Amino acid sequence: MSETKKRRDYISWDEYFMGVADLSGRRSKDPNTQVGACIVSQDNKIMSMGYNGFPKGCSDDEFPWGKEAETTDPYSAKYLYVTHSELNAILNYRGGSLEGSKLYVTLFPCNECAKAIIQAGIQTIIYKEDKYPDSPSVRASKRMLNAAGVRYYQYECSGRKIEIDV
Ligand SMILES: Nc1nc(=O)n([C@H]2C[C@H](O)[C@@H](COP(=O)(O)O)O2)cc1CO
Ligand SMILES: [Zn+2]
Repeated sequence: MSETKKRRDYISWDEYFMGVADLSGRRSKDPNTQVGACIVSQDNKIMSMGYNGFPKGCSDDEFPWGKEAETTDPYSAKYLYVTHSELNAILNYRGGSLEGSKLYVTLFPCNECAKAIIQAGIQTIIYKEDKYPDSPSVRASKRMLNAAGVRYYQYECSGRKIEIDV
């Protein structure tokens, strides 16, 4: 009699949550950098998601998507207006406390998001890329995260291609 064994090719928790973060980032209208975030409870339940974009009421078609470097006018660049994916994920959560949760994010959090992450009680950050490790923003971010005891580590890319048909 042949015994049916469980499937072995299912995705890991980390692949699942980083996959959700990545997919969420694909909603971003930013022509240069799409960032996605997914907040997960200690018992691996998804609590919230976010991506970088303008606040509610600030039209994606009216506010500027350019980079400051391309213009001398800061009001014509995105940076003064865009909400980062991590902050959006924190603000999108309306269920109560994020104390002890984990944040999956496709890009290392900046100093402003680090403040929100710390104050929200998020305990662990799993990031995919750390593109600007020497920038003041990321250095300040790590200094605060270290001081506050927020653990962070890089997602170990499994190398597996996860395809979805929609
Ligand atoms: N951790 C982050 N989360 C984010 O959501 N962002 C967003 C803000 C901008 O919309 C974009 C960065 O634009 P650029 O300078 O690479 O063209 O990514 C940026 C960072 C980097 O700190
Ligand atoms: Zn940020």
